[in-house]
Amino acid sequence: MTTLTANIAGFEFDDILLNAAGVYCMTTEELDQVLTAPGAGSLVTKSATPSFRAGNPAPRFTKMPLGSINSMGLPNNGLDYYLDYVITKQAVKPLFLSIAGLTKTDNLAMLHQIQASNFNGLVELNLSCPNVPGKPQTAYDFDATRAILTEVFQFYTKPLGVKLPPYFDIVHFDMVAAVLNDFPLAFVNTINSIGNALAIDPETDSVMIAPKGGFGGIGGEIVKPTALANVRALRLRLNPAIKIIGTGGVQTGRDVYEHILCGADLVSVGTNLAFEGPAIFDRLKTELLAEMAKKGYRSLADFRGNLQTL
Ligand SMILES: O=C1NC(=O)NC(C(=O)O)N1
Repeated sequence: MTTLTANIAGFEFDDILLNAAGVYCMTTEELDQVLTAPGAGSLVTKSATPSFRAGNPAPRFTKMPLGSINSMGLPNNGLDYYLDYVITKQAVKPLFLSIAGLTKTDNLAMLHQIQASNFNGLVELNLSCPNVPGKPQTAYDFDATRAILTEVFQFYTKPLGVKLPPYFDIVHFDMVAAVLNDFPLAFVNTINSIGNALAIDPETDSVMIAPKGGFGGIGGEIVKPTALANVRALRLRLNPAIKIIGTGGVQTGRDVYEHILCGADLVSVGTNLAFEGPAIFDRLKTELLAEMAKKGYRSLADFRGNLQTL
């Protein structure tokens, strides 16, 4: 019997696929579709701000060759909406609640509220949204990242992870790992979209999304090499107690397999979930099991992190 299990902060996942924050997770209806999808082992909510946020003007998400581009701007129904949902459903399976305050004060206030709540699942602190005009991707500032995690862990005792942007410099892998290893993080989720890219419509010679003059985060097939590199680089550098959710470029079971080969414990799907819908999870699981059978593996531990080098 081949198993697809993973464990993060004592939570046992018997399927390792889930949605990427932002995709199929804005409403309770969407969240329920992921919660009940065959092949999905968990879900994450849309990154929440303290209260409802309309986000950026549309068009703000579109397909493009080899993936997608988005500048949603953190539209969401507010923390209470998602906190209520995960409290109600947390007995079904381990769940992730994502938060993305626009300020450190907002993030700390939300974490105080979650700490005091009946939610006992996992929180994903999104430090990497590239699409709020005028706001930096916090995790590109290593001092700011250390500062917020220092304050968070003075009071927050429930399982917590961070959503990271992609890094592109080996020294930056070293620097972010040196920060993260100083904290009792349950996981990191890497990567968020590659920020502030530009896609042009060949018919109109125009950008494809409205916000920020067309600048937006890209995802899908085009980002897989960067996603795999970030999973691998952080797996090699992070304390083994800090587990990894691999995100970026997943279209097939082979892509899931490669994220695990690079060290991922769970694998999340964004762009291609948006295009295909929650049926993608069962297809990816079937294809992953076939790839494992081809290689003679019966569990993820048989090959997790076993990327060969030359
Ligand atoms: O963290 C985020 N990453 C994205 O690519 N888009 C969303 C958003 O814009 O809300 N947030």
